[in-house]
Amino acid sequence: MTSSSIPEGFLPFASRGRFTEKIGPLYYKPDGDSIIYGFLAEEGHTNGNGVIHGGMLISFLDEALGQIIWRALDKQRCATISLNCNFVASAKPGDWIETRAEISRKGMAVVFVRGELQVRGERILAADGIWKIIGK
Ligand SMILES: CC(C)(COP(=O)(O)OP(=O)(O)OC[C@H]1O[C@@H](n2cnc3c(N)ncnc32)[C@H](O)[C@@H]1OP(=O)(O)O)[C@@H](O)C(=O)NCCC(=O)NCCSC(=O)Cc1ccccc1
Repeated sequence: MTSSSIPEGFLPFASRGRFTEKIGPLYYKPDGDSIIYGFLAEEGHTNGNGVIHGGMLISFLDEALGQIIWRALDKQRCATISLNCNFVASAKPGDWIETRAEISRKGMAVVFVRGELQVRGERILAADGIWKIIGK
């Protein structure tokens, strides 16, 4: 079964980054103190096996976690210094893919985050990341 449409409550995400524009459109929805990001997987996101390319999944998660952390830091500039990903299941064109994220620790100079991607509530990618606060 596929979703094939943008779920209710999600709005187009306007990124300042040209690369993000290229892989989008991406969407977001406020979720309490955080934000859920999502995108509708298309044929153009597939690899040679016909499933969604891992590079697309990581790029999407990197952008989403970066936005979530940037907001949690009151918009201080930050950059990914580590993002370890495990692809635990695959996604297909037509699937709606969305994030879940939890900031594990906000330090003086680094932020630790745990993130995942889900399709219909099932985890397809699990990640641990570290972001550096620029200039700290
Ligand atoms: C900067 C640092 C992380 C730490 O090094 P430190 O020695 O402790 O440096 P310090 O903290 O004192 O900072 C001064 C240095 O910082 C440089 N700079 C300034 N602004 C930025 C910037 N915005 N991004 C990167 N670097 C920036 C500036 O040139 C200066 O270097 P310089 O003194 O001239 O030589 C280094 O390891 C690095 O560049 N790694 C690569 C990180 C990387 O490229 N990750 C992938 C992209 S992130 C992404 O795409 C996801 C995302 C989405 C949405 C939102 C957020 C994230």
